[in-house]
Amino acid sequence: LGLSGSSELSPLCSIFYLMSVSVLERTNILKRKFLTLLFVKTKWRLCCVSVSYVERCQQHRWRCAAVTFTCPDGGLCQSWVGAIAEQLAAITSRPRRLLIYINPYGGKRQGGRVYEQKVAPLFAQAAISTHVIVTEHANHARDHLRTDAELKKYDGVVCVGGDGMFSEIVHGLIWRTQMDSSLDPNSPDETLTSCSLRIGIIPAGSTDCICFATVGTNDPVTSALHIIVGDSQPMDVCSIHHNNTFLRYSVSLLGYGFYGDVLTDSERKRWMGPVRYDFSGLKMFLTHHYYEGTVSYLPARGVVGTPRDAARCRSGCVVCQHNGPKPSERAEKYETDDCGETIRGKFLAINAASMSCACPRSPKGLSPAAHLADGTTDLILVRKCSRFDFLRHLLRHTNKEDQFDLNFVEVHRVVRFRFMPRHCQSDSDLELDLLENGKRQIFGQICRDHPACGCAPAYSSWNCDGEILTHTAIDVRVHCRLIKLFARGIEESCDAHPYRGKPKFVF
Ligand SMILES: CCCCCCCCCCCCC/C=C/[C@@H](O)[C@H](CO)NC(=O)CCCCCCCCCCCCCCC
Ligand SMILES: Nc1ncnc2c1ncn2[C@@H]1O[C@H](COP(=O)(O)OP(=O)(O)OP(=O)(O)O)[C@@H](O)[C@H]1O
Ligand SMILES: [Ca+2]
Repeated sequence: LGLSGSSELSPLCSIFYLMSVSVLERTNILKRKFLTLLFVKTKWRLCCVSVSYVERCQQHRWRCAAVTFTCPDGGLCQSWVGAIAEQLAAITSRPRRLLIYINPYGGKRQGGRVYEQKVAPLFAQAAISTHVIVTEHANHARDHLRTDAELKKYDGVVCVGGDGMFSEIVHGLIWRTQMDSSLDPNSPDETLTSCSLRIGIIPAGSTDCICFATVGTNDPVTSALHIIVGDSQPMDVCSIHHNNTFLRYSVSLLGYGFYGDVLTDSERKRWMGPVRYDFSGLKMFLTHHYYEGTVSYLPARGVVGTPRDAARCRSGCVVCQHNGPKPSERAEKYETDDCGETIRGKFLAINAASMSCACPRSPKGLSPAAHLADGTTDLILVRKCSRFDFLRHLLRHTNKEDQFDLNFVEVHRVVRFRFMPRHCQSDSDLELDLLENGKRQIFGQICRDHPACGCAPAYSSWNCDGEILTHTAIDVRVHCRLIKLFARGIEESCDAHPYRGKPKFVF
């Protein structure tokens, strides 16, 4: 083995992402049946060093494996262990102390079990100390992070749950960070301070799209290993305001119309578990409501990449690196009159995807070419169309066809946007409508769509990362790289990776 110096150790570390190392003394070996034979055959005192490492498996999954080295010389063995432990301790990006929140009610209600059985043993093996809080009610984790948590004591925060639970952590951490920086979260033009603590996600929810889109799989062990090796992935966050009042942050999907209605309907069916989304999805597809309003947006300027690119955001993404925040970045003033675009119409869905929103239901996501950390969001407008056409659009989320290549769908890469539902529009806007469309036509339309007529509703709700927003008129702004995850982005085709499968030792 000859692991005498650090230069010989580093290739091993980089290939196998060394996790931990421990010495198995003779007594332990006796207890382990698979090593008993070795011990019996060996006449002299035997020491073993067990090195745990990460092995890449299929479909972006990672597993923990171990290799045991034996040596007759106890002293030499101890020096290997000392050298390796020293190397591990020198990796400052690895977390040593984690604050963990478990949502016992997310997804299939397996969060507690998943953590205890699959994750806690790995953290213990990697010598990570943990403070675990099982949440007792919604917003428990958010409020604890906002005010009570002693964040200085930790190197990261981990949530065991779904996108809603992740959203709680994001809200708590961002709020706390802005308060510590004396910033006003109610001002949409404020340049927010990025959170220093990284967030880990152990997927145990219903969609888990943030985990899926940043790791490539929803697997608790894989996520735990990304936390242990100290990965870091910055992520954009949208702030949502209404009349200069802060409402929420969004990192994945902000959807009005179809996805808002699906969420509203599905919340009443939480008892069904994850299948509630399919049930409500089918129901809302058949209901086929459309909504009128005005979307105005600031297109992303000076960035590389478009929502129709074939290239995807992957680990070490060059688009994200190029488009990241510039030192002089400040909020672009939002005057739609001189630099924004405005679209008025009837929409089945208005979606803003700040990342791909890939998930097991749609492995390429709502906006397959969206980027995790480029400071933009993809604004997708699905205009009123037939059920058949909408089905074609939806189906394309599940196959290789381009869901934007339809004449009723448009997509824009933006840094800010606003939505105003039609019935909230100002009198002057309505007057403009009258002029544009003619009196008879507009009154006929208002009557057809007005809720008092008992027909289609005039308003939908916003689905903000799986939470329902109470306001329909909103102002959205992207904050580039506001948070960091214990992830590295989806790795390029793992199946073709040279290190996949059984390790090949290079000595
Ligand atoms: C024919 C099959 C079409 C399948 C189309 C699948 C498109 C799926 C796109 C999923 C995008 C998820 C974006 C992530 C959002 C999360 O922040 C949020 C919180 O976890 N999850 C949801 O809101 C949960 C949203 C879940 C939405 C599920 C929609 C299911 C639609 C089913 C339509 C069936 C029509 C069948 C007609 C015969
Ligand atoms: N102890 C608790 N009791 C009830 N609700 C809770 C508790 N802890 C957290 N919550 C709330 O549960 C909601 C759903 O949780 P979570 O996101 O983990 O699962 P999910 O909705 O099934 O999954 P996904 O968001 O991925 O679709 C969150 O909005 C969160 O605020
Ligand atoms: Ca983005």
